[in-house]
Amino acid sequence: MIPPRFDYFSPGTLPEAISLLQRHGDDAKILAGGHSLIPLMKLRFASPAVLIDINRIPDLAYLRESNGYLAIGALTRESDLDHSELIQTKYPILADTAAVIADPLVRNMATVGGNLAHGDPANDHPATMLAMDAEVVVLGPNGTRAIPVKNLFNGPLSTSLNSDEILTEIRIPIPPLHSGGAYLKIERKVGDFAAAAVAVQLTVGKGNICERIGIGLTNVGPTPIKAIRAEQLLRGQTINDQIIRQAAETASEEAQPSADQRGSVEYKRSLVRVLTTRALNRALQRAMGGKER
Ligand SMILES: Cc1cc2nc3c(=O)[nH]c(=O)nc-3n(C[C@H](O)[C@H](O)[C@H](O)COP(=O)(O)OP(=O)(O)OC[C@H]3O[C@@H](n4cnc5c(N)ncnc54)[C@H](O)[C@@H]3O)c2cc1C
Repeated sequence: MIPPRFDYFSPGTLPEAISLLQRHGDDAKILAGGHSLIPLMKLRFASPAVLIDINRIPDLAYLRESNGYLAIGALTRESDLDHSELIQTKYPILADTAAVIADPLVRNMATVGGNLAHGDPANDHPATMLAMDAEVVVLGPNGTRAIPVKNLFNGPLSTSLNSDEILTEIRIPIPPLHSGGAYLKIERKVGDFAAAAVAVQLTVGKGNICERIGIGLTNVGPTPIKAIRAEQLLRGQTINDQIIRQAAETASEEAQPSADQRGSVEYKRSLVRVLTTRALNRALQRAMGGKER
């Protein structure tokens, strides 16, 4: 189908984009990679009267470490993560995540900022950002504010961004030594959204004590889910097979899946259990520099 008619603006600066958002209010939508918004418009599930394309605004695509954070510019493409040595060597959980998003053609256009701002519980970055305790920086008419990703998602396709705000940057605390992460996804076929997926980021101390843990779940609820009870169970404990089993069971209880074409509630809960077990083991192995426990 062809999208409904819309007006198109292509501002060259962020203040220009913000004033366009103010002028057009709820009638306007930001256009980034377009790979979520345009399909929705073609299906007539969204019909914004105005599109504000931010692709001409400079300096919104970058990956850099500064002030204790990995900063990711909102317009950074998934393929930038695929091709970044920094990401591939130091942030394997982000490399895992980008690699399972759609296909290379989509990844050439789709942006990390758009993946979060869209608020789709099926998208892959939200769970990873929840596991990594990330925050997003947003710019509005009154300046910038930071929103922890754990407070970003209100419901399906609904976020705490105001309609006159633009997500400009994602900030991830640089993990300390002996940290590791992993993102594991089950999809029906390559390029599909997850039947379920699990992100784990952890830091271990002496004797495999879990010093820091983050667990995020994809597409098993109305929003991306932070598995808080599973995290609490692991924090401060020696990581062994028994506690991994318990944490995986708890994460599967925290999931709120619905039955759909990707499977039954029971199947999705069992995927969360299996994927949490595997992601914890892989993250731990990475935290230990590739050594087996
Ligand atoms: C065939 C196909 C398969 C896909 N498979 C997957 C998959 O497996 N996993 C996955 O995670 N994703 C998948 N996607 C989605 C893809 O990754 C999206 O492109 C991405 O989720 C949204 O990013 P975008 O830059 O394209 O955003 P757009 O489509 O441009 O925008 C999406 C929404 O976010 C808003 N927005 C975008 N950027 C900003 C910003 N900086 N500030 C404020 N609001 C903003 C827009 O207004 C819009 O409402 C798939 C897409 C396609 C077409």
